[in-house]
Amino acid sequence: MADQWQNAMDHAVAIAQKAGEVVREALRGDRKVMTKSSSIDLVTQTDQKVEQLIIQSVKERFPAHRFIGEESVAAGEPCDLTDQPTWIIDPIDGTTNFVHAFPFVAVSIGFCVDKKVEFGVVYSCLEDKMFVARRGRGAFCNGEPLKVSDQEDIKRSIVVTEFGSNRDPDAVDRIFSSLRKIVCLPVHGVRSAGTAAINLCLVASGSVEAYYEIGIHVWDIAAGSLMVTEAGGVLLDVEGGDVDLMSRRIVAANNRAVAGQIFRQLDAFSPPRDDALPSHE
Ligand SMILES: O=P([O-])([O-])O[C@@H]1[C@H](O)[C@H](O)[C@@H](O)[C@H](O)[C@H]1O
Ligand SMILES: [Mg+2]
Ligand SMILES: [Mg+2]
Repeated sequence: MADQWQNAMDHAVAIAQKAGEVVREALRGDRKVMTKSSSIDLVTQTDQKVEQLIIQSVKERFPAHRFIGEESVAAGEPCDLTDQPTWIIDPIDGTTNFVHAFPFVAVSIGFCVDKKVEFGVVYSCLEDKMFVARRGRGAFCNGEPLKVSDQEDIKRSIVVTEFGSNRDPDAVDRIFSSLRKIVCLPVHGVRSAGTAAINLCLVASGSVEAYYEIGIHVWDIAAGSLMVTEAGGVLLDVEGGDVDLMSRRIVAANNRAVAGQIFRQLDAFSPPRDDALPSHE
């Protein structure tokens, strides 16, 4: 059966590729760094330029579609997810990596209809890896199908997480207490790529068993979350319920056994929801 969203998905892949060229080119020059909610919440002109490039090109092709973009929300646009076709864009996921030339930087484009992610595109620009997932049709990296790890024991797993940009002492204490419990299970290892989108692709690829974070935003995870489920993995909230893309909390794992062993260690907290803020933190 023909795929209703094939044209939109092809467009997302093409524009992610173009955005990746802009990111790679910008890495060759100076990067002017600005801050958003705090001194460690970074943004550059390239983040803004890439987001505009993506939005403009999608608008020309699909004028009725809506957008949630990280830098547009930072500029005061609403973060409303309706039932209408909506592109959820993180122009540079891993801005801190980009600023420091730490080599994991992604362009992340998720596409939702009826509040469900229909496709996700994550382009890991420096590795030149194009991850694409289509709901019900699988997840792929450079055309090769992705499959999660079949490990069921957390003690034989690698877990990925991030510190994010929240330095509120209570949140930092909870992040450390959760991490301590996970490290001491013990797990084989803990890693951070510095980009939520690539972390999710690592779960989908079977390179790690799980990723969790509190504090991410919908644009960090919209595309990558579908990568995980289409590769056979699961998504949960950090307290074990259903994942909610606006809640800023996620556990992504290869299977329920590992996901359950993760969320039971977590000292959960609830940052302000993406859809409850006039503009994001
Ligand atoms: O700001 P940005 O580089 O697009 O996105 C950030 C990255 O995904 C980082 O890995 C995660 O820890 C933060 O929570 C995100 O905000
Ligand atoms: Mg991001
Ligand atoms: Mg970003």
